[in-house]
Amino acid sequence: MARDLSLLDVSRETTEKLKSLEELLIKWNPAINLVSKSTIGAIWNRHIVDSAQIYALAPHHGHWVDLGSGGGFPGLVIACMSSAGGDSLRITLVESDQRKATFLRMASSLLELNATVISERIERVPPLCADILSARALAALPILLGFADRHLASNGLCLFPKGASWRQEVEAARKDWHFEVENHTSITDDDGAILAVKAISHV
Ligand SMILES: C[S@@+](CC[C@H](N)C(=O)[O-])C[C@H]1O[C@@H](n2cnc3c(N)ncnc32)[C@H](O)[C@@H]1O
Repeated sequence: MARDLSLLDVSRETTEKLKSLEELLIKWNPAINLVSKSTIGAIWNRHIVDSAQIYALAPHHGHWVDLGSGGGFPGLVIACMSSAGGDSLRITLVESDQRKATFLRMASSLLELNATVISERIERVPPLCADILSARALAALPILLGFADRHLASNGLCLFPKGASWRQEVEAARKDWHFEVENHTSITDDDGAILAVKAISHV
């Protein structure tokens, strides 16, 4: 499977921003456990390229909210791409773990990104009215749609990278939610998909 950023047609400036983010993650991971130790040697492929691919699936303006950002996936990666591309996205990262949120704020400041960090539980944050809502490795689709019900604008778009169980998750979510879904091929996971979900309402 291809895991190459060049497939995404990004600029040299974007690649440099993302390399700087990679360096920060490697530096701070031993103290904060931003990514699992087993994937620290593969941050670029497993986390950065995997996150970067969803940028092309969304409009590059409006309010992008990333839920449960952890070490910044995909939220900080999107902020790097947005900043280097000079677009007008406003980005909010929601992460309840205080140490990870501190890392996100520090990285955002050092890399001069247009990102705001909210260190609070998603369920307690006042509705964010996102035009684009992302979440990676946070929860199964039925739960994510509950978060979207609170934080997504009525005409907004959700982007959820998912592993091999994505079909079962879509089926399970149909029990409680009406929604439109499109599945995009992942360039980093043969069995996975990036779900683009919109028009969400409770059954
Ligand atoms: C498995 S990690 C995934 C992190 C990142 N999205 C990634 O793909 O590497 C899930 C993250 O979501 C955060 N989280 C879980 N439940 C949350 C909630 N209800 N509100 C805010 N953050 C939450 C955790 O602290 C953790 O950092």
